[in-house]
Amino acid sequence: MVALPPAGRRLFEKGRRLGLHNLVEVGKVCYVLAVWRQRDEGRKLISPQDLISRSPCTSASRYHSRPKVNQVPTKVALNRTSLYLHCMSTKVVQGSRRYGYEECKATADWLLDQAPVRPLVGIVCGSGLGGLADMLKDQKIFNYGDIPNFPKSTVHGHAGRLVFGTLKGKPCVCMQGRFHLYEGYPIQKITMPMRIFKLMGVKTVILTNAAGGLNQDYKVGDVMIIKDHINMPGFAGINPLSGPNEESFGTRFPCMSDAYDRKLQQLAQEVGAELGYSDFLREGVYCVLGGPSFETIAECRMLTRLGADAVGMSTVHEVIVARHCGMQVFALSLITNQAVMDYDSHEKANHEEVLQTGEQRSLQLVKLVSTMVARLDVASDYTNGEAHHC
Ligand SMILES: O=P(O)(O)O[C@H]1O[C@H](CO)[C@@H](O)[C@H]1O
Ligand code: HPA
Repeated sequence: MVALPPAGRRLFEKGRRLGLHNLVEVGKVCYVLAVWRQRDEGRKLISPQDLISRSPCTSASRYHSRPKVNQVPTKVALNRTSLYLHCMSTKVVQGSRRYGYEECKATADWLLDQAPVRPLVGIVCGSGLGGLADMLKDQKIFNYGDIPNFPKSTVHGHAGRLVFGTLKGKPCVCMQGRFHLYEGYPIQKITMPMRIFKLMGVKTVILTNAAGGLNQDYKVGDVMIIKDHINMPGFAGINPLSGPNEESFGTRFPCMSDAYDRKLQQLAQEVGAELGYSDFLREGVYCVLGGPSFETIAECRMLTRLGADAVGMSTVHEVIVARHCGMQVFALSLITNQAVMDYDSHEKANHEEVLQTGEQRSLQLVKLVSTMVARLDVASDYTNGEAHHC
């Protein structure tokens, strides 16, 4: 066991707070996959994922193998000059407490330390809808890669930035890019931002997504207020709340029949009518699939019979976690393409069309969401009558 000098000890403690949990002082080293030299980074601690991607795997030649994608550090060892990461495949850690309270708290504290506001509203931008973040004033932007414990965006149309600011005077945080199951992250990891939102003080989450229209009355460009969902991966046991329950966030068996706040749906209808959007504003059921392949014709027909109006690959997992920890949820789907239902059709779903439709409807979505936020009743949570400035 190496006796750490005071600076090392402080770093060690800070590492723990930042979610580099399972810290052990140097002793037995089994699978050391990366070496980080303190002198390269000064005293700045960075996220484990960043350590992996930036780590030079230098001179310590016996530590030669680079971590593979999806390997998550489970142990960090520190001596006078180096920080060692022990890694394990995500398969092994899936369902464990690796994305639990401690990690979320460390990240929330890290963000709040630097954020200009303490957010009351959290917004998630769907594919091609990142423009929603541009409406925030007095922005402070964090790249996902710089945030401890945060995954990185890998999908085109998801910028991978967390933007803090105010929207019509309300303190907000906006995810410009979300995470999907098909990116290969454990489901607990893709939904972790919801718990981080909660710990930062968010009361209301507004989620947006791009979706394929199943309902034959829907047209490309329609905006669907989500009133309910069908969680297909959930039928196969893929649920973000699987594994030990985090009692500090919520109950073991959360109710989902009230997942989508009815008052907020009503508010969206009112605001939409005032803005003259009634012609393209819909209300319906969103069905999540695992992706990344788009649906077959038979699958689309089946989903329609099951009562789904739109199909996508996101949102529902976030909603489940947000509701588990007691946040109010509102969600919108932009119908970016018509799901193909007919064997005579030559239409083919594709991501480019999804992004293009997002761009075309961007202005109206921004207007709808920002007007809703302006009318949200979260003001009572402000301290001293002001926005939560940190
Ligand atoms: O749900 P969002 O993130 O908007 O993205 C949607 O668009 C992508 C397919 O084009 C899929 O990721 C689907 O879920
Ligand atoms: N299917 C699944 N996800 C989607 C679609 C779709 O047609 N469009 C946008 N996201």
